[in-house]
Amino acid sequence: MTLSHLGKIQVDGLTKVFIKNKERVMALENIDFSIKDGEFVCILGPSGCGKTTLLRILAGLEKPSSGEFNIQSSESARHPLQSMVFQEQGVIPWMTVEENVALGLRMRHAPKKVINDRTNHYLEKVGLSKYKNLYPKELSGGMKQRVSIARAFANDPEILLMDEPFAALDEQNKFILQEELLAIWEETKKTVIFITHSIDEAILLSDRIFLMTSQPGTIKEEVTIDLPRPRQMTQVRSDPKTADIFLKIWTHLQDEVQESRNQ
Ligand SMILES: Nc1ncnc2c1ncn2[C@@H]1O[C@H](COP(=O)(O)OP(=O)(O)OP(=O)(O)O)[C@@H](O)[C@H]1O
Repeated sequence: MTLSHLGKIQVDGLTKVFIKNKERVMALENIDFSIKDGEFVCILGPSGCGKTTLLRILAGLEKPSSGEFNIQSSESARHPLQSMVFQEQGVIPWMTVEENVALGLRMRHAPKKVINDRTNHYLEKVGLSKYKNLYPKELSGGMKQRVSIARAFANDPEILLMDEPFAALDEQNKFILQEELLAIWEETKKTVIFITHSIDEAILLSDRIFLMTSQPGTIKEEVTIDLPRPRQMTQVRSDPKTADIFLKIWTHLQDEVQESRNQ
């Protein structure tokens, strides 16, 4: 069986061992999953369970110790395989907002009109059009994350990898950015893997949530979130199904955090 015939993202038997202080640390053990084209998947798990390592492997920044993965390319056009959005420091300080958003397209030598159209479209989507000539030091944390998100979508990758992009924001900004992200995702239907520590955030955003165990990280359970879309935080919070899902995930995380303390 070849991986390329399966999901948009197919991961098979992925294991990662680091050497830390001359000791072997198994960060990930035998990770298997398949993600469909256009799916939004959140990964939740205790601190240190290997979430970032998994994302870095999928981004090509880290090599797995064993196992394999495949990201399926679309046939119609050449897209970069993945764009990544980090928690912080994702913007380049000496470039304006506009230059930051256009960066991936410029690096791929996209035609000028494509660069301008896509950059302006996503600047508009994240509400930064009138700030396009500012530099990152003139922006708030929320605005910087908007720049990162606009750049990731403007780059038109096969998949988006997001590593706790809203973790450093205050609650109000977080809610606004979550809804903005959902609106852009509804329009583009990109395949997204999103790491978070927030159960509420995972329920709001996800089609499926992967729950990871404490170290070594494995995927213990998948939770399907079949709440109707488009979603808004207020509706999600008031849906009676949400409380049950929250409790189930909370119990899992409590067990895993306890487990990691006992190690
Ligand atoms: N380059 C590295 N060298 C050695 N050990 C590493 C390296 N990168 C990660 N690790 C170890 O691998 C394990 C998983 O780390 P990772 O950052 O992927 O976890 P995480 O789930 O993203 O954590 P958090 O939720 O706290 O961000 C940890 O024990 C970490 O110390």
